[in-house]
Amino acid sequence: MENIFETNVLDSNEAKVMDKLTIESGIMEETLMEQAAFAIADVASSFSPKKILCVAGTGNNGGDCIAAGRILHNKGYNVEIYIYGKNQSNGFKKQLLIAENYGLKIKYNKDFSDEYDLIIDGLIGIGLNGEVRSSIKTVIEKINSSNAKVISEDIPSGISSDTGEVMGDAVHADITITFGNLKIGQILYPGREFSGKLKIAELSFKKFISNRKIITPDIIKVPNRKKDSHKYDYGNVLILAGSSKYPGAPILTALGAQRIGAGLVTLITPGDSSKILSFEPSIIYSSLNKNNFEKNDLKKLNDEIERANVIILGPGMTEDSIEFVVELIKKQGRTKNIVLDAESIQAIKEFESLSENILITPHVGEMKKIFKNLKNNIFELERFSKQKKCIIMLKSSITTITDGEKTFFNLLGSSSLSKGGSGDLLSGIVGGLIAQGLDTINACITGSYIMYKTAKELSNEYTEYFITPKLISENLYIGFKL
Ligand SMILES: NC(=O)C1=CN([C@@H]2O[C@H](COP(=O)(O)OP(=O)(O)OC[C@H]3O[C@@H](n4cnc5c(N)ncnc54)[C@H](O)[C@@H]3O)[C@@H](O)[C@H]2O)[C@@H](O)CC1
Ligand SMILES: Nc1ncnc2c1ncn2[C@@H]1O[C@H](COP(=O)(O)OP(=O)(O)O)[C@@H](O)[C@H]1O
Ligand SMILES: [K+]
Repeated sequence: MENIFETNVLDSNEAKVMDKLTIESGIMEETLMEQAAFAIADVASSFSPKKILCVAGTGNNGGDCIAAGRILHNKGYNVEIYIYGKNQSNGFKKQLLIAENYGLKIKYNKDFSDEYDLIIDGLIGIGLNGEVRSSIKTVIEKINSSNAKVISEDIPSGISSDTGEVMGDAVHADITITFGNLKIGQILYPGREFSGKLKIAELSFKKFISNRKIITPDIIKVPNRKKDSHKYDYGNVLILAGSSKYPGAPILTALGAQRIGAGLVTLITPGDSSKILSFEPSIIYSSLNKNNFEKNDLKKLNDEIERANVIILGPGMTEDSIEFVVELIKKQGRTKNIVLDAESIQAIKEFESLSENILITPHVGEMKKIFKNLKNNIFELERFSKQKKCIIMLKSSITTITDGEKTFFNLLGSSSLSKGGSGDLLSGIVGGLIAQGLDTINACITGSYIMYKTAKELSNEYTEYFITPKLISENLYIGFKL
């Protein structure tokens, strides 16, 4: 069974709602804090520290930190607690009182020395509200310049739990122990980098299902292959891509569609991409013998378009083909599954709304061209997807897939994919899965998983330097082994 605690990705609002629902159900806040503190203390003990510094803010994140300090003190560790800030939450006040009663050393708003080998960062958690104030920034700088190992509670202080952005400055953690569920800010860069190793401490939270999840093997859906079958059972992919300038890109797309199992793959390019036939002779190939696609090519391509159940547009196209793409979307956008990749994505500027059978697969640069306010913001991406009524696979070091309602994060990518052509291959893989009957979201989840996993496994053997999109396509079977 899927473990929701490990795949859910919460925003700060959801995390607060989950806290509230748990407390309303009868679990006391103190109980959650004690559980959080024990989880922190367990990890802290594993470092066998000689001298521990607990750096606490005055909210509940600070409360957890004081409680962890108290537990470690009770276990016999040498612990000191330094507190920074003014407005004390109730949870914090309670923990402070207990720590005083237990005889801990506590200092307020004082500079700390460099004698500690472990720091527990409980300055700010999901309660961060804007840029870090300068007094706290100084403390963060001090933590970062220390040689001690650092454990961050819930999220590194200074990282926005909603975007992963550094809000002025942030703690560089060796380990982050997060409570209940992952938060967006721990998985998107740069927050992911600042978090170090991530651990989830479950606590007794009430079950809370979020619409955002990380992609794990249990949600991958590989299309069935029947014994009694023929090629038409596995779909017909039409790839209209390339240009005289970029003849290589569509070759990778065609290889992706073919190697993921599509029944028929047809590639039509303006320029000469006939090399595809030496890589994979089973692909049906023809060229229009020109530089780019033009609007009036649609008529010539009518039969191929009618036969296809997925059309992939874009890899290797130049902007001179955009009019053609706009026209094709106008004619087929409500009936055919269409994957828009690379330059063809710019065509959607011409439409107020599309339909859920249209997928766009931009990298961040392409996305910013169609949506200037993107920043690092999942909420904006989801809103854009809903408003345009199309599915988006935003490709980056973390790939985000959304239909505006549900969002999935692929964390498997590696720098072996930071090479021209990786995206071309991916659009073919995803299109090939749609052709085999997967719905678009599941095709993106499964396709990106299989491709990124293959790249990762190959990198273990050949290094991230050596891997190429073609090599990935030839070894795609590796990614099927979930
Ligand atoms: N409420 C609950 O039931 C639980 C909460 N938990 C902890 O509580 C945290 C949330 O607690 P809170 O809601 O009290 O918030 P936080 O403690 O995360 O943040 C509030 C504190 O950060 C300071 N702060 C906020 N923005 C700042 C800025 N821009 N610059 C400088 N300082 C800033 C505030 O002055 C305050 O001291 C979670 O991250 C988690 O660690 C856990 O104990 C689990 C249970
Ligand atoms: N550092 C990285 N970590 C993880 N994945 C990456 C990284 N760099 C690139 N990728 C992935 O590689 C692919 C690159 O796509 P794209 O930029 O469209 O390439 P191209 O247009 O050259 O084919 C995307 O799927 C992206 O998610
Ligand atoms: K923290």
